[in-house]
Amino acid sequence: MTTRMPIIITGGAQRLGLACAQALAEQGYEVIITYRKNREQLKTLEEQGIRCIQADFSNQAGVDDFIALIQKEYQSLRGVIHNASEWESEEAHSDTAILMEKMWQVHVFAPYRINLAFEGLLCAGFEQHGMADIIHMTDYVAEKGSDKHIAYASSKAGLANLTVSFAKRFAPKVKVNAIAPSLLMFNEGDDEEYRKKALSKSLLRIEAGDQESVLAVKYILESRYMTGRTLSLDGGRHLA
Ligand SMILES: NC(=O)C1=CN([C@@H]2O[C@H](COP(=O)(O)OP(=O)(O)OC[C@H]3O[C@@H](n4cnc5c(N)ncnc54)[C@H](OP(=O)(O)O)[C@@H]3O)[C@@H](O)[C@H]2O)C=CC1
Ligand SMILES: Nc1nc2c(c(=O)[nH]1)N=C([C@H](O)[C@@H](O)CO)CN2
Repeated sequence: MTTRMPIIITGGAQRLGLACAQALAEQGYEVIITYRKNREQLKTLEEQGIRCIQADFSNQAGVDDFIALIQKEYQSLRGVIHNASEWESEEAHSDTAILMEKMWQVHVFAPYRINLAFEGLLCAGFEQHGMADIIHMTDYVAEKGSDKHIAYASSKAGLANLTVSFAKRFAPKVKVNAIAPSLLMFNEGDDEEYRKKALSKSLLRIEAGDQESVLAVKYILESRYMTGRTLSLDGGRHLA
């Protein structure tokens, strides 16, 4: 019997996470995604052989429930991609204490607890199958900050720091890397003025799309010599 070694993508029911889940499933990986909100898309994913698990990381119980389910059902993991995220601004939140807690809960607390809990599962396949992977989806603003998404940016900086700590702790059996995008995909509600302004922030001035992050994920999974590093997908914004 072959040992099941799924790769988990959190928040994989839409946008970048969805593109990644479908691409990796097509490539032959066993894929698990987590979602919060039920949606039509999930049926299609299940038909593609992608397991969809409902998980809400906004509180400790939700994180613990998810950990317990995976530990009960699997003996090893090929990887975990921490993609689940909420991009919220101070403007949209009257209570900034709650905003900071919310941002750190999903972007730092959940990945931290899940990584520690899954260390054994991630290391289990090393002798037979080689290194496993953890990928943190951070953000360009983790390094540069953001005057409109202060709590969000700080939490992505926290996640960026987890990358180097876990790279040290889990080597050589698990590689731990980050992907730091800037504008890859607009949101539905983004108007023309916002889109124009956002595109002007980078040198390449394009909305790169979800395949840009799929390419980065595939590179990291196939790499045998990168850990504790970040792939920046930002169109040269740092030079604009
Ligand atoms: N899109 C872009 O241009 C950029 C993206 N990034 C980063 O890349 C990653 C993917 O981006 P994108 O696809 O736009 O992400 P989305 O904003 O579409 O969020 C992805 C998913 O995260 C899930 N999620 C949010 N909060 C929680 C929670 N508390 N518990 C469980 N799941 C949760 C949501 O699930 P549900 O819908 O089921 O509630 C959502 O579908 C994110 O980490 C993002 O910060 C960084 C810079 C730019
Ligand atoms: N969880 C999310 N994080 C981010 C999103 C998003 O849609 N969901 N979008 C962005 C923007 O594209 C920003 O990079 C534009 O400069 C950032 N993070």
